[in-house]
Amino acid sequence: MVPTSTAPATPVETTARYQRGDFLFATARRALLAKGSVGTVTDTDPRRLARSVAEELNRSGVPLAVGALPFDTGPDTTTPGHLVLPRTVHRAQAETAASASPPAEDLPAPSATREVPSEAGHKANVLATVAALRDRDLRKAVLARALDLDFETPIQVERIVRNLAAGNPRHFTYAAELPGGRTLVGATPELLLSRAGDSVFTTPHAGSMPRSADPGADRANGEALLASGKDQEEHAVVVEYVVEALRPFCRRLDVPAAPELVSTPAIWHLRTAITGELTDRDVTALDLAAALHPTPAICGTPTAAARDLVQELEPFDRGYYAGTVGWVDASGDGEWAVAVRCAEIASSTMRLYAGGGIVPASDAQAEFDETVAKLRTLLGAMGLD
Ligand SMILES: C=C(O[C@@H]1C=C(C(=O)O)C=C[C@H]1O)C(=O)O
Repeated sequence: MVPTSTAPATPVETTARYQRGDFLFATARRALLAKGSVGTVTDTDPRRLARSVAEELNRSGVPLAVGALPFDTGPDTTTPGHLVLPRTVHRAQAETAASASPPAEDLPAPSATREVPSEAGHKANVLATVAALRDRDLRKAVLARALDLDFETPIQVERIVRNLAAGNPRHFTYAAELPGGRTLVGATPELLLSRAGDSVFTTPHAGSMPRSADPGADRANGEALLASGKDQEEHAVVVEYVVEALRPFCRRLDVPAAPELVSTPAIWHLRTAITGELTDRDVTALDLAAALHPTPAICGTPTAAARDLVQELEPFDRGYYAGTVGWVDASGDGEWAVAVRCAEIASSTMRLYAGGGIVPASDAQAEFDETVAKLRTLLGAMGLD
């Protein structure tokens, strides 16, 4: 039996113990830090992966598994879901959450930066997406771009993680090892799904507007988002999908009639908090994540056609960006967050990603600006603008 310690440490102290190679999933009120590995389970089919993980947890006595699913879990994917059975697990809880603070730890500036594609290229892709929605009869597709940063020295992932957690205390700061020696790090507001006993909870986010340093302009941006028909439509597509995907598993689903306005330090969002009651306790959090992913918050509707479109237009593989990251335990409980506001880090290079939902009423400049705001979560944690 692998020891699970409720470490005599606060969530912030637990987060501070993260070292590259560990798995971290933490807010300022709750942290899970997993170290080492007694086994890994990988599979390109997320449903089969979920079954293998449940079997491994039963067989090994390891209390939980941690890891990530990639964006592309379609039939032709070559990128596997990757879960680790850790050697030790530290969990911490706190009654009160710290408030956000600016990055405390310095990081070097990059020696080179590349936008993939360029600003003009992304705007052209937005227009091409709008045209394709019409031609291929899609309601929505989520288009992303990447930003590559090169450094002269190895990237200090620990510092980025601590700065992310300090700057985003209400959201999920995460770090997970990926195949090929890369590390996924980010801070996301969006829960794909959590399961605790027979309760399920999900918070689809869709519809976004940048925050502003000027309080009046900031408030106006939030109000404009709530009043925007284009963003309400972008959001409704996601809620409809999530409800349809969860319904077969639930005896009860509570779905608010309208989304609420929420924010991260970088961006305003529309969010709907959905709760449900599971019919069958044998369905694990990872089974549910596999059934829900990819939602139209990060892919589009219909799913396969939207995935094809973004793969045609985006000049890169999304890897684990817009996938899901989290944990599942031997009882089937777990939490899976949508892996956005993140980067994949190699030794001295990293790729940041940001995207946004495109609907027929989308505007290329506004969509570009939205990705700039979304990139600020990671750039801010690195002391960059
Ligand atoms: C795709 C991203 O975020 C997603 C897209 C959103 C949108 O289009 O409004 C909002 C939240 C996320 O579900 C990203 O951050 O890269």
